Amino acid sequence: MEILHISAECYPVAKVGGLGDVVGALPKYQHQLGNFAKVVVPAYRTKYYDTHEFDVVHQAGMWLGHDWYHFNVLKERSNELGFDLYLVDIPGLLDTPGVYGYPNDTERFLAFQVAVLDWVNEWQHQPDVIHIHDHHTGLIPFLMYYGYKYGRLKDIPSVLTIHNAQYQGQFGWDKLYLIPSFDLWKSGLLDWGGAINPLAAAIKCAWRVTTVSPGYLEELFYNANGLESLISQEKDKMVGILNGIDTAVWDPEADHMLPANYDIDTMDDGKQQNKEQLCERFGLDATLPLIAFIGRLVGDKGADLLPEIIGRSLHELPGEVNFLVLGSGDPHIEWSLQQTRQTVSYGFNVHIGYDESLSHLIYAGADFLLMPSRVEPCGLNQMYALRYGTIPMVRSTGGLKDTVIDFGDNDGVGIRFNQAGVWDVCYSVKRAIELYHDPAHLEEVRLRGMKRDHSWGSSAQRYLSMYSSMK
Ligand SMILES: Nc1ncnc2c1ncn2[C@@H]1O[C@H](COP(=O)(O)OP(=O)(O)O[C@H]2O[C@H](CO)[C@@H](O)[C@H](O)[C@H]2O)[C@@H](O)[C@H]1O
Repeated sequence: MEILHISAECYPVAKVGGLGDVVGALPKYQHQLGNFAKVVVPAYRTKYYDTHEFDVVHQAGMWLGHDWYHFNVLKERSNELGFDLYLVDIPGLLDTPGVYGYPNDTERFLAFQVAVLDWVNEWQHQPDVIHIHDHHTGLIPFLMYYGYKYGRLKDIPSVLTIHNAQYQGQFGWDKLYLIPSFDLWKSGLLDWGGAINPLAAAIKCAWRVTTVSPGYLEELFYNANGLESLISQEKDKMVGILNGIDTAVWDPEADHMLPANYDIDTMDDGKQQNKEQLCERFGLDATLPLIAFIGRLVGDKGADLLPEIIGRSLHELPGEVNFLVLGSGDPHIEWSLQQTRQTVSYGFNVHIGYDESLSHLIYAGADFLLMPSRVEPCGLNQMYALRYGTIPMVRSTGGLKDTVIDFGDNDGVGIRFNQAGVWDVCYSVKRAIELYHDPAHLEEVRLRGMKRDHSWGSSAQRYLSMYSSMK
């Protein structure tokens, strides 16, 4: 089967968060299961773009409203990722160092979608499935069906995966002229709440819609940032498939970003060595339990709670625990974390920014990984933590609920709490410290987590079965 994944991110080419991880891994596993997976992403000017070689496989131009853009489709030459990687290069729009956050993001991702459709429209053959990810590619199923230029693509099954429904990519109807011409009688399919809403359009028009965990699908019926009624309306074509993790990239035994590698037999020693390096770098005490947070500093991740959680815990439990935060996002949260760092004299440090190799060191060196998320469609961090023998502390929501059982229950691998609130989390911090001081129990919980299988195997197979059911 030939599957074309279209996405704004793909690790290691361009990653901002979990979307990149999934699009960098799922196609590889689909390939290993005997399929032909291709991935197409924008040609941002990232390190990967600068350090790899590409062949130009397609050259063309397109109108975006009143502006004309040339674009090239590039194919990565070495095929080192385990699938065919294509980059869409649109100078003047997508040749940016970053992925998101530009004032013309609407135009950038519209142009990306149009370029991909124009290119696929020229293929001699057709892929068996077009698999799009999140709102940045959400207009594709609509245009395949109703865009005048793309009649050839009408019968190709399309799948949307919702990685996070909080972000929908809405823009005003005044930008309608940017979308290639289509049957205007169908414009209602683009609309949600009086705006053009790419995520809603994709939910309406894709043949199948998946969410990244079964728990998140259940949640979307009552918490989908305004799309709840649409989710109910389209429920028959929706399915929750739990993400896996790329166990080749996330492997404490072979991870080249770690100063000390370890496996299940050498975990105690290996983790301690990583912890010592980490603590030395951040001025923390390696004899105390270390609780870390890694992620986007936004309200959905509960990152706004961190300053108070950290301040309160260090005040109530002085000299008993360390905290370390790695992340970037909301400037106000960044600022209050830095203020907290200045206010507390010991036990806390923060690294504002995006740092892939530091994240690996933290997964390996921390004792606990805190995820007080308000919304967590799947969450990959808790699965990485488990693989590295680090105990996840998670709010019971979405995919976190699907993947982490509390250590108080049989087969427990983590710490769970119900509310994304300071009191609940501080109580969990106390439980973490108690567990840390019970070495036999701590080891048992860690080893159980390390033995968990969160690889893509069965989930990749579920996607394939779903594709087959669309024929
Ligand atoms: N500052 C930083 N430095 C280095 N690495 C950093 C970092 N900030 C985040 N990361 C990394 O980015 C990834 C985050 O993945 P998540 O799944 O937690 O979140 P995200 O909300 O982006 O993804 C959305 O899509 C994914 C995939 O479907 C869902 O799991 C998730 O619930 C949904 O919100 C992890 O690999 C993490 O290590």
